Amino acid sequence: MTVSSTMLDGAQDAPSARAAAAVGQASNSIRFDGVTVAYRGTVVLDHLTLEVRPGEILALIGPSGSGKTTALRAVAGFVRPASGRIHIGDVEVTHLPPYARGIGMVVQNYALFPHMRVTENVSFGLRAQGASRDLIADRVRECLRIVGMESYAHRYPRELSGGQQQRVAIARALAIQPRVLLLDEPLSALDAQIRRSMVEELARLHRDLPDLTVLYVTHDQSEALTLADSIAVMRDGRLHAHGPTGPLYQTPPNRFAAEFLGRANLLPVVIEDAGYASPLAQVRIGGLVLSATPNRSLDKGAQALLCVRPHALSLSPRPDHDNVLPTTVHEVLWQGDQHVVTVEVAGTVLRVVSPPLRQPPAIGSTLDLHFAAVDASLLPDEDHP
Ligand SMILES: Nc1ncnc2c1ncn2[C@@H]1O[C@H](COP(=O)(O)OP(=O)(O)OP(=O)(O)O)[C@@H](O)[C@H]1O
Repeated sequence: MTVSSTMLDGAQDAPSARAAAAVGQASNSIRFDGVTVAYRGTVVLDHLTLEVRPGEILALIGPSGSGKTTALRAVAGFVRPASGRIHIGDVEVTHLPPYARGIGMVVQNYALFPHMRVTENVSFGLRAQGASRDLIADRVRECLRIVGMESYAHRYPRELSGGQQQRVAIARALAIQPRVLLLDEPLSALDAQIRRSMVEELARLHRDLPDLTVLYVTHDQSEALTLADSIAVMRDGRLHAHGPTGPLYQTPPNRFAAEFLGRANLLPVVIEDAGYASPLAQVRIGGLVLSATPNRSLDKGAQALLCVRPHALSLSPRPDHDNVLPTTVHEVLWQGDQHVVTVEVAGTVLRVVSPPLRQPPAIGSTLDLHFAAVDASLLPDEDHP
Protein backbone atom coordinates (compact mmCIF):
# COMPACT_ATOMS: atom_id res chain seq x y z
CA MET A 1 0.00 0.00 0.00
CA THR A 2 2.71 2.46 -0.92
CA VAL A 3 2.31 5.49 -3.05
CA SER A 4 5.05 4.31 -5.31
CA SER A 5 4.14 0.72 -5.91
CA THR A 6 0.39 0.80 -5.84
CA MET A 7 -0.55 4.21 -7.06
CA LEU A 8 1.96 4.91 -9.73
CA ASP A 9 2.72 1.55 -11.24
CA GLY A 10 1.61 0.84 -14.74
CA ALA A 11 0.79 2.95 -17.74
CA GLN A 12 -2.08 5.41 -17.39
CA ASP A 13 -4.81 5.10 -19.95
CA ALA A 14 -5.78 8.34 -21.65
CA PRO A 15 -9.02 9.15 -19.74
CA SER A 16 -7.30 8.42 -16.41
CA ALA A 17 -4.33 10.56 -17.34
CA ARG A 18 -6.69 13.39 -18.29
CA ALA A 19 -8.55 12.98 -15.01
CA ALA A 20 -5.23 13.02 -13.12
CA ALA A 21 -4.29 16.22 -14.89
CA ALA A 22 -7.69 17.65 -14.00
CA VAL A 23 -7.22 16.69 -10.34
CA GLY A 24 -3.88 18.47 -10.51
CA GLN A 25 -5.47 21.63 -11.83
CA ALA A 26 -8.50 21.82 -9.58
CA SER A 27 -8.47 23.23 -6.07
CA ASN A 28 -7.22 20.69 -3.60
CA SER A 29 -10.03 20.00 -1.17
CA ILE A 30 -11.19 16.48 -0.30
CA ARG A 31 -14.94 15.98 -0.06
CA PHE A 32 -16.86 12.95 1.15
CA ASP A 33 -20.57 13.04 0.26
CA GLY A 34 -22.54 10.35 2.07
CA VAL A 35 -19.78 7.78 1.63
CA THR A 36 -20.69 4.30 2.86
CA VAL A 37 -18.27 1.37 2.82
CA ALA A 38 -19.23 -2.20 3.72
CA TYR A 39 -17.10 -5.32 3.99
CA ARG A 40 -19.06 -8.49 3.30
CA GLY A 41 -22.30 -6.75 4.14
CA THR A 42 -21.05 -5.10 7.34
CA VAL A 43 -21.12 -1.32 7.17
CA VAL A 44 -17.83 0.09 8.53
CA LEU A 45 -18.19 3.63 7.19
CA ASP A 46 -21.71 4.99 7.43
CA HIS A 47 -22.74 7.94 5.24
CA LEU A 48 -19.63 9.98 5.89
CA THR A 49 -20.05 13.59 4.79
CA LEU A 50 -16.98 15.68 5.47
CA GLU A 51 -14.77 18.25 3.76
CA VAL A 52 -11.04 18.77 4.15
CA ARG A 53 -10.58 22.35 3.01
CA PRO A 54 -7.75 23.29 0.64
CA GLY A 55 -4.44 23.66 2.47
CA GLU A 56 -5.67 22.42 5.83
CA ILE A 57 -4.60 19.46 7.92
CA LEU A 58 -7.66 17.55 9.02
CA ALA A 59 -7.02 14.88 11.64
CA LEU A 60 -9.38 11.93 11.56
CA ILE A 61 -9.36 10.48 15.06
CA GLY A 62 -11.32 7.81 16.85
CA PRO A 63 -10.89 4.46 18.57
CA SER A 64 -9.59 1.34 16.87
CA GLY A 65 -12.04 0.03 14.27
CA SER A 66 -14.00 3.29 13.97
CA GLY A 67 -13.41 3.52 10.21
CA LYS A 68 -10.56 6.06 9.95
CA THR A 69 -8.29 4.01 7.69
CA THR A 70 -11.26 2.92 5.60
CA ALA A 71 -12.15 6.58 4.95
CA LEU A 72 -8.56 7.35 3.97
CA ARG A 73 -8.32 4.28 1.73
CA ALA A 74 -11.53 5.32 0.02
CA VAL A 75 -9.86 8.63 -0.91
CA ALA A 76 -6.76 6.75 -2.08
CA GLY A 77 -8.89 4.46 -4.23
CA PHE A 78 -8.08 1.19 -2.46
CA VAL A 79 -11.62 0.82 -1.16
CA ARG A 80 -14.70 1.22 -3.32
CA PRO A 81 -17.68 2.87 -1.56
CA ALA A 82 -21.02 1.06 -1.70
CA SER A 83 -22.63 4.49 -2.08
CA GLY A 84 -21.71 8.16 -1.94
CA ARG A 85 -19.15 10.22 -3.78
CA ILE A 86 -15.63 11.47 -3.22
CA HIS A 87 -14.23 14.62 -4.80
CA ILE A 88 -10.67 15.93 -4.85
CA GLY A 89 -11.05 19.55 -5.78
CA ASP A 90 -13.74 19.80 -8.42
CA VAL A 91 -13.16 16.32 -9.79
CA GLU A 92 -15.14 13.30 -8.70
CA VAL A 93 -12.62 10.51 -8.05
CA THR A 94 -14.97 7.85 -6.66
CA HIS A 95 -14.36 5.56 -9.62
CA LEU A 96 -10.87 6.63 -10.66
CA PRO A 97 -8.01 4.18 -10.16
CA PRO A 98 -5.61 5.06 -7.34
CA TYR A 99 -2.75 6.22 -9.58
CA ALA A 100 -5.01 8.75 -11.32
CA ARG A 101 -6.03 10.64 -8.19
CA GLY A 102 -3.02 12.94 -7.75
CA ILE A 103 -2.39 11.95 -4.16
CA GLY A 104 0.62 11.10 -2.00
CA MET A 105 0.32 8.62 0.81
CA VAL A 106 2.40 7.64 3.83
CA VAL A 107 1.53 4.67 6.02
CA GLN A 108 2.65 3.49 9.42
CA ASN A 109 5.39 1.06 8.42
CA TYR A 110 7.26 3.30 5.92
CA ALA A 111 6.90 0.71 3.08
CA LEU A 112 10.17 1.77 1.46
CA PHE A 113 11.63 -0.52 -1.19
CA PRO A 114 14.43 -2.27 0.73
CA HIS A 115 16.63 -2.90 -2.33
CA MET A 116 16.58 0.76 -3.42
CA ARG A 117 18.69 3.58 -2.09
CA VAL A 118 16.98 6.66 -0.65
CA THR A 119 17.28 8.56 -3.94
CA GLU A 120 15.73 5.70 -5.91
CA ASN A 121 12.91 5.35 -3.41
CA VAL A 122 12.10 9.06 -3.60
CA SER A 123 12.33 9.19 -7.40
CA PHE A 124 10.24 6.06 -7.99
CA GLY A 125 6.95 7.82 -8.67
CA LEU A 126 8.51 10.38 -10.96
CA ARG A 127 10.29 7.67 -12.94
CA ALA A 128 6.97 5.80 -13.29
CA GLN A 129 5.48 9.03 -14.67
CA GLY A 130 8.33 9.26 -17.22
CA ALA A 131 9.74 12.52 -15.82
CA SER A 132 13.05 13.80 -17.23
CA ARG A 133 16.35 13.06 -15.46
CA ASP A 134 16.92 16.73 -14.64
CA LEU A 135 13.45 17.15 -13.18
CA ILE A 136 13.84 13.98 -11.13
CA ALA A 137 17.22 15.11 -9.77
CA ASP A 138 15.81 18.52 -8.81
CA ARG A 139 12.67 17.14 -7.18
CA VAL A 140 14.52 14.45 -5.24
CA ARG A 141 17.01 17.02 -3.92
CA GLU A 142 14.18 19.38 -2.98
CA CYS A 143 12.08 16.72 -1.25
CA LEU A 144 15.05 15.35 0.70
CA ARG A 145 15.85 18.92 1.75
CA ILE A 146 12.27 19.44 2.94
CA VAL A 147 12.52 16.43 5.23
CA GLY A 148 16.16 17.10 6.24
CA MET A 149 17.57 13.94 4.64
CA GLU A 150 19.90 15.30 1.90
CA SER A 151 22.98 13.72 3.43
CA TYR A 152 21.40 10.23 3.45
CA ALA A 153 20.61 10.10 -0.28
CA HIS A 154 22.81 7.06 -0.98
CA ARG A 155 21.83 4.92 1.98
CA TYR A 156 19.59 1.87 1.88
CA PRO A 157 16.48 1.83 4.13
CA ARG A 158 18.12 -0.76 6.44
CA GLU A 159 20.86 1.80 7.13
CA LEU A 160 18.34 4.32 8.49
CA SER A 161 16.50 4.70 11.80
CA GLY A 162 12.71 4.42 11.90
CA GLY A 163 12.30 8.20 12.04
CA GLN A 164 14.67 8.64 9.08
CA GLN A 165 12.82 5.99 7.07
CA GLN A 166 9.56 7.77 7.71
CA ARG A 167 11.10 11.06 6.54
CA VAL A 168 12.12 9.32 3.30
CA ALA A 169 8.60 7.93 2.93
CA ILE A 170 7.25 11.49 3.27
CA ALA A 171 9.78 12.76 0.72
CA ARG A 172 8.69 9.98 -1.64
CA ALA A 173 5.03 10.92 -1.26
CA LEU A 174 5.85 14.61 -1.89
CA ALA A 175 8.03 13.96 -4.95
CA ILE A 176 5.09 13.69 -7.34
CA GLN A 177 3.84 17.07 -6.05
CA PRO A 178 0.49 15.77 -4.86
CA ARG A 179 -2.29 18.24 -4.12
CA VAL A 180 -3.45 15.95 -1.36
CA LEU A 181 -1.35 14.03 1.15
CA LEU A 182 -2.86 11.08 3.01
CA LEU A 183 -1.08 10.12 6.23
CA ASP A 184 -2.20 6.92 7.96
CA GLU A 185 -0.76 6.75 11.48
CA PRO A 186 2.60 7.86 10.07
CA LEU A 187 4.27 8.12 13.47
CA SER A 188 2.84 5.20 15.38
CA ALA A 189 5.78 2.86 14.70
CA LEU A 190 8.21 5.37 16.23
CA ASP A 191 9.16 5.67 19.88
CA ALA A 192 7.69 8.49 21.93
CA GLN A 193 10.64 10.89 21.76
CA ILE A 194 11.12 10.59 17.98
CA ARG A 195 7.38 10.90 17.55
CA ARG A 196 7.41 14.24 19.32
CA SER A 197 10.18 15.59 17.11
CA MET A 198 8.44 14.23 13.98
CA VAL A 199 5.24 16.02 14.99
CA GLU A 200 7.25 19.25 15.08
CA GLU A 201 8.74 18.41 11.68
CA LEU A 202 5.32 17.75 10.17
CA ALA A 203 4.15 21.11 11.53
CA ARG A 204 7.16 22.75 9.85
CA LEU A 205 6.50 20.82 6.64
CA HIS A 206 2.99 22.18 6.57
CA ARG A 207 4.30 25.73 7.06
CA ASP A 208 6.67 25.16 4.10
CA LEU A 209 3.89 23.71 1.91
CA PRO A 210 0.81 25.72 2.87
CA ASP A 211 -1.19 24.65 -0.20
CA LEU A 212 -0.93 20.96 0.55
CA THR A 213 -4.17 19.47 1.85
CA VAL A 214 -3.53 16.74 4.42
CA LEU A 215 -5.85 14.03 5.71
CA TYR A 216 -4.14 12.70 8.82
CA VAL A 217 -5.40 9.50 10.43
CA THR A 218 -4.33 8.97 14.01
CA HIS A 219 -5.67 7.60 17.26
CA ASP A 220 -3.39 9.96 19.18
CA GLN A 221 -5.36 13.04 20.21
CA SER A 222 -2.25 15.01 21.19
CA GLU A 223 -0.83 14.61 17.65
CA ALA A 224 -4.16 15.76 16.29
CA LEU A 225 -4.37 18.77 18.62
CA THR A 226 -0.78 19.79 17.82
CA LEU A 227 -0.94 19.45 14.05
CA ALA A 228 -4.46 19.75 12.79
CA ASP A 229 -6.38 22.82 11.69
CA SER A 230 -9.55 20.82 12.16
CA ILE A 231 -10.48 17.47 13.66
CA ALA A 232 -13.11 14.89 12.78
CA VAL A 233 -13.98 12.38 15.50
CA MET A 234 -15.16 8.96 14.31
CA ARG A 235 -17.02 6.29 16.24
CA ASP A 236 -18.47 3.03 14.90
CA GLY A 237 -18.10 4.18 11.30
CA ARG A 238 -19.90 7.47 11.90
CA LEU A 239 -18.75 11.05 12.20
CA HIS A 240 -19.35 12.08 15.80
CA ALA A 241 -17.92 15.58 15.79
CA HIS A 242 -16.11 17.88 13.40
CA GLY A 243 -14.77 21.40 13.69
CA PRO A 244 -11.77 23.69 13.96
CA THR A 245 -9.31 22.25 16.48
CA GLY A 246 -9.39 24.97 19.18
CA PRO A 247 -13.18 25.43 19.38
CA LEU A 248 -13.77 21.66 19.15
CA TYR A 249 -11.45 21.11 22.12
CA GLN A 250 -12.90 24.03 24.04
CA THR A 251 -16.59 23.39 23.34
CA PRO A 252 -17.00 19.76 22.25
CA PRO A 253 -20.52 18.94 21.08
CA ASN A 254 -20.91 15.65 22.96
CA ARG A 255 -19.42 13.50 25.70
CA PHE A 256 -17.59 11.15 23.33
CA ALA A 257 -15.80 14.00 21.55
CA ALA A 258 -15.04 15.73 24.87
CA GLU A 259 -13.41 12.61 26.29
CA PHE A 260 -11.66 11.54 23.10
CA LEU A 261 -10.01 14.93 22.63
CA GLY A 262 -8.34 14.86 26.06
CA ARG A 263 -9.13 14.68 29.74
CA ALA A 264 -12.51 16.21 30.44
CA ASN A 265 -14.21 16.89 33.76
CA LEU A 266 -17.95 16.41 33.25
CA LEU A 267 -20.16 17.67 36.04
CA PRO A 268 -23.93 16.98 35.92
CA VAL A 269 -25.87 20.27 36.16
CA VAL A 270 -29.33 21.66 35.44
CA ILE A 271 -29.74 24.64 33.10
CA GLU A 272 -31.04 27.59 35.09
CA ASP A 273 -30.72 30.22 32.36
CA ALA A 274 -29.92 29.05 28.83
CA GLY A 275 -28.14 32.33 28.05
CA TYR A 276 -30.31 33.37 25.11
CA ALA A 277 -30.42 36.98 26.29
CA SER A 278 -26.95 37.20 27.81
CA PRO A 279 -23.46 36.08 26.83
CA LEU A 280 -23.37 33.40 29.54
CA ALA A 281 -25.59 30.53 30.62
CA GLN A 282 -26.31 29.89 34.31
CA VAL A 283 -26.38 26.32 35.61
CA ARG A 284 -27.25 24.83 38.96
CA ILE A 285 -25.46 22.10 40.87
CA GLY A 286 -27.13 21.49 44.22
CA GLY A 287 -27.51 24.94 45.82
CA LEU A 288 -24.75 26.48 43.74
CA VAL A 289 -25.10 28.52 40.53
CA LEU A 290 -22.23 28.59 38.03
CA SER A 291 -21.84 30.39 34.73
CA ALA A 292 -20.78 28.74 31.48
CA THR A 293 -20.61 29.21 27.71
CA PRO A 294 -24.19 28.74 26.41
CA ASN A 295 -25.20 25.77 24.28
CA ARG A 296 -28.15 26.78 22.11
CA SER A 297 -29.53 23.25 22.08
CA LEU A 298 -30.03 23.21 25.87
CA ASP A 299 -33.09 24.95 27.29
CA LYS A 300 -33.92 26.00 30.85
CA GLY A 301 -34.55 22.97 33.04
CA ALA A 302 -32.51 20.55 30.85
CA GLN A 303 -30.03 18.21 32.47
CA ALA A 304 -26.58 18.84 31.07
CA LEU A 305 -22.89 18.21 31.65
CA LEU A 306 -20.57 21.07 32.48
CA CYS A 307 -17.27 20.34 30.72
CA VAL A 308 -14.05 21.87 32.10
CA ARG A 309 -10.54 20.70 31.16
CA PRO A 310 -8.25 19.80 34.11
CA HIS A 311 -5.80 22.65 33.45
CA ALA A 312 -8.65 25.22 33.33
CA LEU A 313 -9.40 24.59 37.03
CA SER A 314 -7.33 26.74 39.33
CA LEU A 315 -6.65 26.32 43.05
CA SER A 316 -6.47 30.05 43.66
CA PRO A 317 -8.73 32.93 42.60
CA ARG A 318 -7.93 34.94 39.47
CA PRO A 319 -9.58 38.12 38.21
CA ASP A 320 -11.05 36.37 35.14
CA HIS A 321 -12.25 33.30 37.03
CA ASP A 322 -15.87 33.99 37.83
CA ASN A 323 -16.84 30.56 39.19
CA VAL A 324 -16.00 29.12 42.60
CA LEU A 325 -16.68 25.43 43.26
CA PRO A 326 -16.18 24.02 46.78
CA THR A 327 -14.77 20.47 46.68
CA THR A 328 -13.14 17.82 48.87
CA VAL A 329 -9.60 16.64 48.11
CA HIS A 330 -9.30 12.92 47.27
CA GLU A 331 -5.77 12.51 46.05
CA VAL A 332 -2.66 14.58 45.34
CA LEU A 333 0.03 13.39 42.93
CA TRP A 334 3.30 15.17 42.19
CA GLN A 335 4.56 14.47 38.67
CA GLY A 336 7.69 16.62 38.53
CA ASP A 337 6.49 19.44 36.31
CA GLN A 338 2.92 19.45 37.66
CA HIS A 339 0.62 18.42 40.47
CA VAL A 340 -2.50 16.39 39.71
CA VAL A 341 -5.17 16.93 42.36
CA THR A 342 -8.28 14.75 42.37
CA VAL A 343 -11.31 16.24 44.12
CA GLU A 344 -14.94 15.35 44.61
CA VAL A 345 -18.06 17.47 44.38
CA ALA A 346 -21.65 16.22 44.65
CA GLY A 347 -20.57 12.64 43.92
CA THR A 348 -18.51 13.54 40.83
CA VAL A 349 -14.73 13.19 40.79
CA LEU A 350 -12.81 15.99 39.06
CA ARG A 351 -9.17 16.18 38.06
CA VAL A 352 -7.14 19.36 38.40
CA VAL A 353 -3.74 19.85 36.77
CA SER A 354 -1.71 22.58 38.41
CA PRO A 355 1.83 23.90 38.17
CA PRO A 356 3.92 22.38 41.00
CA LEU A 357 2.47 23.46 44.37
CA ARG A 358 4.70 24.56 47.24
CA GLN A 359 2.02 23.54 49.73
CA PRO A 360 -0.19 20.83 48.23
CA PRO A 361 -3.66 20.52 49.82
CA ALA A 362 -4.20 17.80 52.42
CA ILE A 363 -6.30 14.78 51.48
CA GLY A 364 -9.80 15.17 52.95
CA SER A 365 -9.54 18.96 53.19
CA THR A 366 -12.00 21.27 51.47
CA LEU A 367 -10.70 23.11 48.44
CA ASP A 368 -12.26 25.87 46.35
CA LEU A 369 -11.72 25.50 42.60
CA HIS A 370 -11.84 28.62 40.43
CA PHE A 371 -12.56 28.70 36.73
CA ALA A 372 -13.68 31.05 33.99
CA ALA A 373 -17.09 30.70 32.36
CA VAL A 374 -15.40 30.77 28.93
CA ASP A 375 -13.54 27.58 29.91
CA ALA A 376 -16.77 25.81 30.87
CA SER A 377 -18.92 24.44 28.06
CA LEU A 378 -22.26 22.64 28.24
CA LEU A 379 -23.02 19.26 26.66
CA PRO A 380 -26.24 17.34 26.47
CA ASP A 381 -26.41 14.70 29.21
CA GLU A 382 -27.05 11.63 27.05
CA ASP A 383 -28.05 9.61 30.15
CA HIS A 384 -30.82 12.17 30.84
CA PRO A 385 -31.98 13.37 27.40
N1 LIG B 1 -10.38 -5.67 4.29
C1 LIG B 1 -11.28 -5.77 5.28
N2 LIG B 1 -12.18 -6.78 5.31
C2 LIG B 1 -13.11 -6.86 6.28
N3 LIG B 1 -13.23 -5.97 7.29
C3 LIG B 1 -12.35 -4.94 7.33
C4 LIG B 1 -11.33 -4.79 6.31
N4 LIG B 1 -10.62 -3.67 6.62
C5 LIG B 1 -11.16 -3.15 7.74
N5 LIG B 1 -12.20 -3.91 8.17
C6 LIG B 1 -13.05 -3.65 9.35
O1 LIG B 1 -13.58 -2.35 9.20
C7 LIG B 1 -13.68 -1.69 10.45
C8 LIG B 1 -12.99 -0.35 10.34
O2 LIG B 1 -11.60 -0.58 10.15
P1 LIG B 1 -10.57 0.62 9.97
O3 LIG B 1 -9.23 0.02 9.68
O4 LIG B 1 -11.10 1.60 9.02
O5 LIG B 1 -10.60 1.25 11.44
P2 LIG B 1 -9.59 2.29 12.10
O6 LIG B 1 -10.46 3.30 12.77
O7 LIG B 1 -8.63 2.79 11.09
O8 LIG B 1 -8.88 1.38 13.17
P3 LIG B 1 -7.35 1.36 13.70
O9 LIG B 1 -7.18 2.62 14.51
O10 LIG B 1 -7.30 0.13 14.53
O11 LIG B 1 -6.47 1.31 12.50
C9 LIG B 1 -13.06 -2.62 11.47
O12 LIG B 1 -14.10 -3.27 12.15
C10 LIG B 1 -12.25 -3.59 10.64
O13 LIG B 1 -12.18 -4.84 11.26
